[in-house]
Amino acid sequence: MTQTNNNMTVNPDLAMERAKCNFNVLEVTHIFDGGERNTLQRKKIEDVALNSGASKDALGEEHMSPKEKYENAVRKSCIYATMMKNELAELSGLESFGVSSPVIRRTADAFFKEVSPFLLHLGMFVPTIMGQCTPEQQSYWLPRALDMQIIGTYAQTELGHGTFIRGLETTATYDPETEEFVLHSPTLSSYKWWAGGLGKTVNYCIVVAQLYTKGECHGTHPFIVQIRDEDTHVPLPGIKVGEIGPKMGFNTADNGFLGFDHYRIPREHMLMKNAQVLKDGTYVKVARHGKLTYGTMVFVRVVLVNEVAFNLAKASTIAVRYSAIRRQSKPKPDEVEPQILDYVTQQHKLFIAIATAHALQLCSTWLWESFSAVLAQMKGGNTDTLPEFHALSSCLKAISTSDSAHLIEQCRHACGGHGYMISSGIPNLYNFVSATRTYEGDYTVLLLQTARFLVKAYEQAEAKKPLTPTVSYLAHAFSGSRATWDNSPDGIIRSFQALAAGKTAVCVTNMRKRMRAGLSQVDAWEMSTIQLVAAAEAHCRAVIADTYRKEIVRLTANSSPNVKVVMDQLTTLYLYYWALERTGDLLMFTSVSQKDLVDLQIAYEELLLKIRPNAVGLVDAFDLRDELLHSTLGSYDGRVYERLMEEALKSPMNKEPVSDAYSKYLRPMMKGKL
Ligand SMILES: CCCCCCCC/C=C\CCCCCCCCCCCCC/C=C/C(=O)SCCNC(=O)CCNC(=O)[C@H](O)C(C)(C)COP(=O)(O)OP(=O)(O)OC[C@H]1O[C@@H](n2cnc3c(N)ncnc32)[C@H](O)[C@@H]1OP(=O)(O)O
Ligand SMILES: Cc1cc2nc3c(=O)[nH]c(=O)nc-3n(C[C@H](O)[C@H](O)[C@H](O)COP(=O)(O)OP(=O)(O)OC[C@H]3O[C@@H](n4cnc5c(N)ncnc54)[C@H](O)[C@@H]3O)c2cc1C
Repeated sequence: MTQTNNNMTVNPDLAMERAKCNFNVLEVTHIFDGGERNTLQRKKIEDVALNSGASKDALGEEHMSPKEKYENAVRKSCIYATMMKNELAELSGLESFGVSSPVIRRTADAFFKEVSPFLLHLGMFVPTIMGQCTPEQQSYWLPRALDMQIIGTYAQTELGHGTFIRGLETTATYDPETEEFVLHSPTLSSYKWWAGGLGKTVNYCIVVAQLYTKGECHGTHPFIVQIRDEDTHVPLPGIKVGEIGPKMGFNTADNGFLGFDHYRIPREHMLMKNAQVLKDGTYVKVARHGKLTYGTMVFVRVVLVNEVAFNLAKASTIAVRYSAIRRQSKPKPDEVEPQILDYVTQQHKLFIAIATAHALQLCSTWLWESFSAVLAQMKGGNTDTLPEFHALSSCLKAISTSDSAHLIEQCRHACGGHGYMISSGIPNLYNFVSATRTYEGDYTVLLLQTARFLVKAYEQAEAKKPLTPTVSYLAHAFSGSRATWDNSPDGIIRSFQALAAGKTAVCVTNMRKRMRAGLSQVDAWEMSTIQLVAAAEAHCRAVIADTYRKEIVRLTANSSPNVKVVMDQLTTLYLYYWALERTGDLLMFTSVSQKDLVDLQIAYEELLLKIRPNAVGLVDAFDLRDELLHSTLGSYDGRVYERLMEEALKSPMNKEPVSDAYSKYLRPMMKGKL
């Protein structure tokens, strides 16, 4: 049944799929990685980090108790952190390890089926030191944090407030007598809640608190706070800290709670890049823009687009490979059972996941470059591009995390019953990615931030004022006629822009009507929020479609003909899919006819068939090592049934022929002696 390929025994259906693939897989890997150089560097990092076998567990994480799981995750985090400080730092070209390398972050996934308790240290504590400290503060804290002499987290959310940062209750009151801030948690709802690593791992954290000085509140500001002894790790007096308990995912991240009882920290521990408190208690605002203290969140939102693209690539790899080896049903009685990948409905579930992973990956690179440009301008004191970037990063974070979570779940559906096994790898991916829709700004809340920007941009367009690049399409919103439908890629993208413009126009019109009818501006806004969220979503889809298309055209300019074809097919599939998902909107805001939509559906179905022979090649091109997939269903060799059985046999339940539960409960009940 099986055949050997590069010394590996490969399932024959997978081998057949690979033989059928008509494009150069490595070329597509380079596109996904952002160039051949990046692929080579990634592979080197993976070789060093993974070939030693240090990422492997003798017993699967899923069979450990919560305490064992946590301790194992700390053990492996320390191994990985040491690698990052030594051999990996050099390989990734970083002067000091960590913060800018998504490859290092992704490689870490081989070590953790859930997440590392150090994630917040590297993902938010270090970036906050880099983004919110003065140069003097940074020169003190950054080397210690990068060297992991101290480990930190980001404690902003409280029991009572996560979204509404201005509503946080923790106070930091300046005492000029001692030149200290007094941190205090005045209520139960003011307890910090959720910060990753806080429960047991970290000894420092960034605490966001309401700053009071000279009797006046100046709003929320970040402070660096020691919470545990650097030697004994015992919580310091005045600190109440612990772990918050089991969650859907993140169970190796010891998310924690934290309360302060008049806990004192030195004045210098306020992060003073954007605002300062002088020795006498005078408050000095330094930043030109009021929201710069939200900078770490913006950074993580940008990173998350890349993060979810990677996780979606993993889920689609698992589901497509499994669908190639799985045979089920007999539509043609004289033929063998087909691979489930041959069912068009299966292709409909899966190919959009592959295309979305590409779309989000390319958008994330583009977003990162835009972010770097905004940061460079801000260094020169210019914050003009920040509002547009905040609107953009907010909607991309919301839509990328939401789409990825939905599509990962769809990949699970595509794997039938076996997809429900933890060993398939998909449940852990889903649990991780579904949290990204909530944290770092909930989906609805972030889309409403984008909507705020869209409405302002619409009013500018109405007044014939200049528009920023991502909303320049709004200038055409006042032609009075519906956008002309045309099913070319550019035509579909123009239609998506017309939807976003049309929906924004409807929101503005309705809000104005409501205000004329007597509602306040706030109430008129509130009553329109369902439509505002829809407008922001439409805007984001137009941005993703436009960016994906432009980037793929640019990146395949010198590709071989078949790579160009398959990349074009995927992009077109993405556009057709979303046009068909939004037929009602297209009928409202463009000239599309019923016949156009029927034709589009046929074209979409034909496209699925064209992509079908290359499906396994496309997921192979993500080049995800088995160690990263953690999957019985998705491994490169396709030995699915063998792996499922091997994993089942590892279950501690199979250690004894008869369970203790038999003599304790079953037998007495069956014998009528309970
Ligand atoms: C070593 C072992 C292995 C380790 C393995 C790791 C290896 C690592 C290797 C490398 C590391 C690389 C890095 C890896 C990173 C990996 C990923 C990181 C994952 C981290 C996991 C994170 C876990 C979760 C953390 C959190 O959730 S932290 C808490 C986040 N909280 C939020 O996001 C709260 C959301 N709320 C808000 O943002 C705001 O409150 C608000 C909703 C925006 C409203 O704010 P408010 O002040 O009330 O403003 P408004 O009145 O609404 O608006 C006024 C005005 O301001 C504008 N505005 C708002 N925000 C911003 C902004 N951010 N920037 C600019 N402008 C902003 C807004 O638009 C308004 O403008 P206008 O008045 O002009 O309309
Ligand atoms: C796994 C995980 C890890 C986390 N890690 C950290 C961490 O390390 N550090 C940290 O500080 N925080 C962390 N968080 C907290 C996270 O940032 C918050 O949970 C998140 O920002 C959402 O805030 P909330 O929980 O207050 O939700 P809420 O704001 O209470 O949201 C509940 C519902 O109300 C809706 N809603 C709220 N406000 C509005 C509004 N204005 N308009 C319309 N609808 C609204 C939301 O859309 C949502 O549906 C983590 C959370 C999770 C799940």
